[in-house]
Amino acid sequence: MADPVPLADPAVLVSDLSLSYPASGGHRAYNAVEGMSTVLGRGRTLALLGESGSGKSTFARFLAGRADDSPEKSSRIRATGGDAVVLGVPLRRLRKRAALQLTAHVGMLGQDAGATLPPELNVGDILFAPIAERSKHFDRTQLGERIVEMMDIVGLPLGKLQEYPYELSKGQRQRVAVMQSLMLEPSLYIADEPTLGVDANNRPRIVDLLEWYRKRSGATLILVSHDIGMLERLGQRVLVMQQGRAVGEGDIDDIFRTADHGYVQQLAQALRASAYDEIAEA
Ligand SMILES: Nc1ncnc2c1ncn2[C@@H]1O[C@H](COP(=O)(O)OP(=O)(O)OP(=O)(O)O)[C@@H](O)[C@H]1O
Repeated sequence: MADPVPLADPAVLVSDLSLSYPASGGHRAYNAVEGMSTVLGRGRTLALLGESGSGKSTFARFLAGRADDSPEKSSRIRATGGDAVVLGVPLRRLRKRAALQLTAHVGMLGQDAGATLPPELNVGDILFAPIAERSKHFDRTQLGERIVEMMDIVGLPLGKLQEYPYELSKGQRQRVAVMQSLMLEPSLYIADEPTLGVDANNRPRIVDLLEWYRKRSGATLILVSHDIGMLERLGQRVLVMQQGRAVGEGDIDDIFRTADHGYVQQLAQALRASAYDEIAEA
């Protein structure tokens, strides 16, 4: 099995990839993604857009090397065609050990991550946890400096490091989750709706953090998001999905201006006209 190459270029290469959920409880196997192909150069940012159920999260989770990351068998994603190569590692038959090696370099912020913070840890320990899980020896001082810088960028006072998730607002929890997902300094970072549910004043702080991280690390980003403010600041390429398939891909400005696909045109109009949460939750 190939070892991950953090500086691989392209960082992500997807060819004719189809993904499905297995049959379970009387339900047939479900094809969530069909025939996707795309290439993402190192250091680039790709935004995934599309209506609810179009396969964005499935695609994102698979690319993050987390296809099997679910206690329920029925939620494990299977590649049924094609393949994706992420940081030089083919994902189609990724074994547990190889997945663990890959995920050291691929950060993933799952949907509504702020709601799944461990309730028994305070914010400081939550931030240290990804590092402590992988290594007993780490430089607390150096990490502490990084944490202070991140807390400042997202506008959280340092006193919050002693607080527990139940003491934080929803938006504060989400900011902690985003910080936590960056702690291992991933070279590929995939975030599923990082600003969803965060009030409009605090969304830019999350974008600030992602922008800071991208500049500092040169990481490649994949963002599932309809937050137009974020896409304008961070998005470079946009891939629009509908019913598991890519229906448009291009530079953020071009794709909406010149889109010839009806759904992409509709989406472009909606993004310009509506409040972000209404689209994301539609
Ligand atoms: N655990 C699962 N088991 C079976 N089918 C699933 C599972 N998770 C998602 N699906 C189905 O796969 C399809 C794609 O879902 P997915 O969550 O990837 O879409 P999405 O575009 O991210 O939607 P949303 O924006 O609502 O999160 C949907 O039809 C969904 O019902």
